[in-house]
Amino acid sequence: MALEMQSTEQGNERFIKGEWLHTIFQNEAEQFAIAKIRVIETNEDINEKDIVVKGYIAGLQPGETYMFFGRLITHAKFGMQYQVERYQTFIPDTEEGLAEYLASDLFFGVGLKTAQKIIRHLGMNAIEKILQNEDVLKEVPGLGEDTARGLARTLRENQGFERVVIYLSKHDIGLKLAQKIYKQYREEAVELLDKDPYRFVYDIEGFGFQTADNIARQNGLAADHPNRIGAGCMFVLQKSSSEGHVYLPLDECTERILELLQTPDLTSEKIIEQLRRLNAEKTVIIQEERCYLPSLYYAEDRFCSHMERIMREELEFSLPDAELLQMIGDIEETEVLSYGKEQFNAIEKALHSKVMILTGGPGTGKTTVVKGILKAYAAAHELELDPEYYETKEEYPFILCAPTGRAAKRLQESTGLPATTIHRLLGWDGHSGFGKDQDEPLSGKLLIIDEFSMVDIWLAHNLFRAIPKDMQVLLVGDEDQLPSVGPGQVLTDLLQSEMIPAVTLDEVYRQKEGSKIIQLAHEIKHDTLTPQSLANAKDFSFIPCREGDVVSVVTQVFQRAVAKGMDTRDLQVLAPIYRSQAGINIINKTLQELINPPAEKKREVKFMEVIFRIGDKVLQLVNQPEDGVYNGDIGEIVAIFRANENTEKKEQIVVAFDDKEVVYERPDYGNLMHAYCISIHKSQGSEFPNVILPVAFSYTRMLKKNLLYTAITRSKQTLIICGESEAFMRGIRTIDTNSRYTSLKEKLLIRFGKEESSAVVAAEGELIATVELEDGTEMEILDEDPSLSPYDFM
Ligand SMILES: Nc1ncnc2c1ncn2[C@@H]1O[C@H](COP(=O)(O)OP(=O)(O)OP(=O)(O)O)[C@@H](O)[C@H]1O
Repeated sequence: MALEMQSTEQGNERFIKGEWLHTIFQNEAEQFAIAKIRVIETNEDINEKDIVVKGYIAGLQPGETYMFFGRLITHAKFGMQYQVERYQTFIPDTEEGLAEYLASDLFFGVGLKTAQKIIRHLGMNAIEKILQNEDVLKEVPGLGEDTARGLARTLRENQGFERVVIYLSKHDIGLKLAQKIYKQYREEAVELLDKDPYRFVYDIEGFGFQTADNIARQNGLAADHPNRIGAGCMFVLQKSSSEGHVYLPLDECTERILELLQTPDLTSEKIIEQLRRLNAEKTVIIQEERCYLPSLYYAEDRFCSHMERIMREELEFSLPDAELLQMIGDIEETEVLSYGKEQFNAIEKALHSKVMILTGGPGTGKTTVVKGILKAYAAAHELELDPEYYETKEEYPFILCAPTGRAAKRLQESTGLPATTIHRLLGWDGHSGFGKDQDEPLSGKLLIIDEFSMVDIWLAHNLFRAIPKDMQVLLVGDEDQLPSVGPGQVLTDLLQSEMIPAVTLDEVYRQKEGSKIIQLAHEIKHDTLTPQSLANAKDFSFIPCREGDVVSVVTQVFQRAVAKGMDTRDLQVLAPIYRSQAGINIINKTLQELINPPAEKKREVKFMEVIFRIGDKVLQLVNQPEDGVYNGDIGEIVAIFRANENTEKKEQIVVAFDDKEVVYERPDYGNLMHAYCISIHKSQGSEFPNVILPVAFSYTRMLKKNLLYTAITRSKQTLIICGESEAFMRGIRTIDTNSRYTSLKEKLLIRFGKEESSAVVAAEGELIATVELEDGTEMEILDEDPSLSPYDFM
């Protein structure tokens, strides 16, 4: 695309030509900026001298003139602003203007005289000529080599991005995605997009198949072009991984691709042929008629190899039975309880196992046993359990962690020992990866991971590769809860493989204390719950109502509890879906109006459709390791600052979490949502003293046994279910049949020599397959580190 000199004749497109005065706000990572500009010329209906512009326009220079294309918007508080959809550096169309532009601060070492000389030699389209071939600058006498190179580079940098933005905007791709594309391909982006838009589906997170397809179609690429089929395959596999699958059977994968491509003459055979080509290129991995994304294939594979590495290491520990009995007896005495048979068995087995799984429903004593194992391990190895003892000595030998911040906090509270999230333990920086791995392993003797059912295969692999072979590992979780959000079902597969020592706690102890909640959970688990089980009890009520009344009933229950003095932090509404007449969104809105209504001195800000107000209970939606807050953390808005009230000159929301305050600036407000009501999926790993659970037929698609089981087991003191009992009964009888395609169990069996398979199980750097190429030769495929993670696709 040729760069044209711009006059301000822009046809019908709305524009403001303006000089960038100063940046008001800038988010480097997001490339989002808000700035004030001096209006030079516009076809918009404005009389203002200066105006605030905003959009994905970071990195522009004060003093420079730009053409902004977009639309006028009226901000409720700040008045008229310009929402920028695209922009271009303004290149003057008069000789004088062009000389001034080239002589500006943008181009180091070019003064007015040099600029005029450049124009004299190259003409008014000097910039285009330089961009096409910077050697033309050699024609300009007296222009130093460094200055010429610098001039060409700056021009390329400035113009390159704009070309990309203009090209992409024609295909309805916004500035944000354009920034990402430009960051990766720089000036080559346009040519690459023209040549093979489908590669962007592989390379750029958020670049959808449909977008690539639109570009390709406009460029006349055939509907059965191999690149199209390849991108369709990637898209289908990425989507299936977001549904929890580690692979898709070849047949299903083919069907899904056919469905996506909607091309009449395309046959399954043709698709399979292309899939085999992708397999040969290692873009996908096909094994035993299963189609994997390489990142997930290797995650599963290496998780197994690390599990084997750890398990095969001899455990140098033995304790005579009598001593063990005595030791556990001493612990029972200090804990003032007597361990049940399975609990005792769990403690003993944990001491003697390299890796062990402790599983069981709520109230069966998992935490009690974890505490017992810690004490027994410390006693048996003559170690101090008190972290203070280690302050000036060697590293603390016990590592306790969990997948979410709240679960880690709970583990810390119940054991009285430090616990952290898995991400923090592994030194995840939020961008480039984990600080801990096989080269920089964890140090300690006993690693305990709680809520392991929430750990997906990718995180499990990253965790296990950082475990040194002499460390003992205890995995704790309830397999009847929802599976991990990410792909895989690691806990279930490990248990089903029977390759890892495991103890299942069945006896319910909390029930003995008269807990109806625990009774319900176990009746759901064992399919014995009847409508009579829903009779009210000390810690449980079922308030029947029709769907149309659910929100009002939930609100009344909430209001009554708060009126009785209950802290809103101790009261949690959980629901399965966001949008329905009894969904999370409407419940949050209603509860906010009721619990935290607007008031004269109470500050609030509007972000998209949501109003955040001081006093609001909010939920953190993403991991923000740099601030120590994680997906699922709940806090309260304690302050809202205007831009003129702080040194950063930025509007800010301050949220107090349990042990810290975190400051959010506007583009990050999307990391928060109201938390009066949260989704059951988000509640996993957390517990709340009091839970209100609405149930309605409109949740049908989501009403499943494991979902309701997870919701019910979140509550520790009281549970109030409001809604339609038939919907609840139907839900607990509905087994989630969307089972996940995983091959972990099978790979474990092969690795531990219990099953034979033609599948090749690889260790790092090993040969994993030999593929026959079209010309009849064979190619060896080595197991190399895939640079992509499944999260790149989510
Ligand atoms: N052997 C025991 N004797 C007496 N009480 C016990 C015993 N084991 C556990 N308990 C009690 O039962 C209750 C539940 O135990 P615990 O919290 O350890 O279970 P859990 O499986 O971790 O439950 P949840 O998953 O719901 O947190 C606690 O009050 C605990 O003290």
